[in-house]
Amino acid sequence: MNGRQNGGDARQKWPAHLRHREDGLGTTLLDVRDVSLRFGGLRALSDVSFSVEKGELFSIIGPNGAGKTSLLNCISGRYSPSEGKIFFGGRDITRLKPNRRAAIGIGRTFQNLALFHHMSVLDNIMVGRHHLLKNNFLTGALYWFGGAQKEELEHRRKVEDVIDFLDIQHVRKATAGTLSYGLRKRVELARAVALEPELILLDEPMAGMNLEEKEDMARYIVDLNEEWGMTIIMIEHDMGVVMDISHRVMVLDFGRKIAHGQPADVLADPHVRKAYLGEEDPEIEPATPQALSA
Ligand SMILES: Nc1ncnc2c1ncn2[C@@H]1O[C@H](COP(=O)(O)OP(=O)(O)OP(=O)(O)O)[C@@H](O)[C@H]1O
Repeated sequence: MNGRQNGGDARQKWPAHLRHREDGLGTTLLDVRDVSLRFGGLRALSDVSFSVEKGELFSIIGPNGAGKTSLLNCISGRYSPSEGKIFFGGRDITRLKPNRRAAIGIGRTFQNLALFHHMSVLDNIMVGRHHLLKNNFLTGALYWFGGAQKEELEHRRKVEDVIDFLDIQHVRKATAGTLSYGLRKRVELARAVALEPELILLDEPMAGMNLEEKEDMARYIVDLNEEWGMTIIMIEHDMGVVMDISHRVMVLDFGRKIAHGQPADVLADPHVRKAYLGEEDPEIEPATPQALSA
């Protein structure tokens, strides 16, 4: 898996354009401040604050029901925080609608696949780019004068780049619903990437995959980050992958942030070991990714 080592010097994992910095970090892209979310009497999130730098691969982990997806939903706009604020590129997006967030560069995939099963792979990916088209029905009249036609060609070229990158040429005309689970997850990622987001939110991109599919997916995610320059926030239960590819990790438990930092530090954090393993004794050896995944 890209030859990365668990818990090594995380700075070596930072993209080249960040590595020269003293703290390894660049400009803040996403700033989440004191976000709380209530569903009736249930507090799904309590005063969660963190920031993600441009170019980071940032993971959110935590036991089931810890609030990870709720937090992603607050960032994508699906949920509106009960308290707190969210800034993207310095702009307050706390009350911005999900489609506006997509338009300013926040893309996402879902925990449960959200593809159009009866449509082809190609059409599913094209849907991802629709909001980027400047020309609409009215300006379509200008089609034969070149504007819309040129835009459509550019649009298709970008989609083909994404298809090539994710190695799904061989299924581009297949109906999405007929594909294996692993391939459908890849098509869903392709659709999100086709939006050309600056920040991409991945909700359990490897859930339900076999080892080989997971390794492939991990490689695509690293390449998206390093070669395509996308900032990534990932929720993932496979702790080996999380510790292997993330620059920083944040841990939620019962809706609260209990730890965050570089993978090796998070693994060694007694609060994290207690949340996952019920360990009380801070003298015991740091947890391994395998133990946290168990
Ligand atoms: N729409 C909703 N209505 C009511 N309660 C909700 C809703 N969405 C989430 N919750 C509750 O909020 C809490 C956090 O759920 P969330 O799905 O964010 O956790 P999670 O960390 O993503 O869990 P998992 O790892 O199992 O996906 C849970 O108690 C869940 O039941």
